[in-house]
Amino acid sequence: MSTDTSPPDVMIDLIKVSKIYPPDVQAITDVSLTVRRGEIVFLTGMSGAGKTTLLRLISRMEKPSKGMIDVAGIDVAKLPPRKLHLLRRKIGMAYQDFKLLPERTVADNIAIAMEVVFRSRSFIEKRTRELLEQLDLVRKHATRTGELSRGEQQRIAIARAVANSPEIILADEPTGNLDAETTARVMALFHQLNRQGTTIVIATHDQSLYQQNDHRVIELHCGRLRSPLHAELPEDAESDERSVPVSEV
Ligand SMILES: Nc1ncnc2c1ncn2[C@@H]1O[C@H](COP(=O)(O)OP(=O)(O)OP(=O)(O)O)[C@@H](O)[C@H]1O
Repeated sequence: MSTDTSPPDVMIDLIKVSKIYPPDVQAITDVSLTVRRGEIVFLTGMSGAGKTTLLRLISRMEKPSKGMIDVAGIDVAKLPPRKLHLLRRKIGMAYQDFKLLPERTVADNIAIAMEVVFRSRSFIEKRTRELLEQLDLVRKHATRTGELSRGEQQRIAIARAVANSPEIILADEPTGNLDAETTARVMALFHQLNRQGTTIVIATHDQSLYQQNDHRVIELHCGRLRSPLHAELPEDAESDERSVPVSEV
């Protein structure tokens, strides 16, 4: 498939990125990181290490104080607000605080993500049902999300993030409130999407999510990259001079 004219195989590229929250909280320092198209990467590190901030920088919910961020060929730091939708339509984000509409039903909360991109009613109903089945929430489809447990709300946030089959999924502690069986369901959904080509970055404290597989694990410590547990980039990753492999940081 690859030809000389095909786009590079890099989906997310951070070069020497720093983030200081005003007045002086140094949340991210000099992080360089490349995520290839179709990779699953786990982002780990202690509470306060900067995981959420890194995801927010990639999705341009925060602007970097220094450095370059390229996502799917978009220069994220320089993107004007009127063009933010070009980036956001490529990314599905599952936040730690869910950001659901508590007065609307489960089905409505998932449907909204598809309505805003003008999906047909029949598509929306089919996709919503499919996701609710995968996440074991069909029986809750007409329940207001404000009446759900945190684990149920978490799964709805994930369903909404993936509903439009975005190119990239950024998931912040996606299994933080889930038992082992439900965690396995969520991870099965992520792996299914990944097999279809989706690039996925998962911030997590839960080592069990990555100990059973050989996906890359990147550890943040006080806002800096630490030697990753699985240091190597994927096999075919060779030198892109602009990108600093995490193993060299
Ligand atoms: N909006 C903000 N304003 C000021 N400081 C912030 C803000 N958001 C995060 N921070 C600080 O930045 C640092 C990194 O926070 P971040 O939420 O990115 O860490 P984290 O690794 O995701 O933590 P956790 O695992 O607890 O969610 C912390 O010191 C935090 O207090």
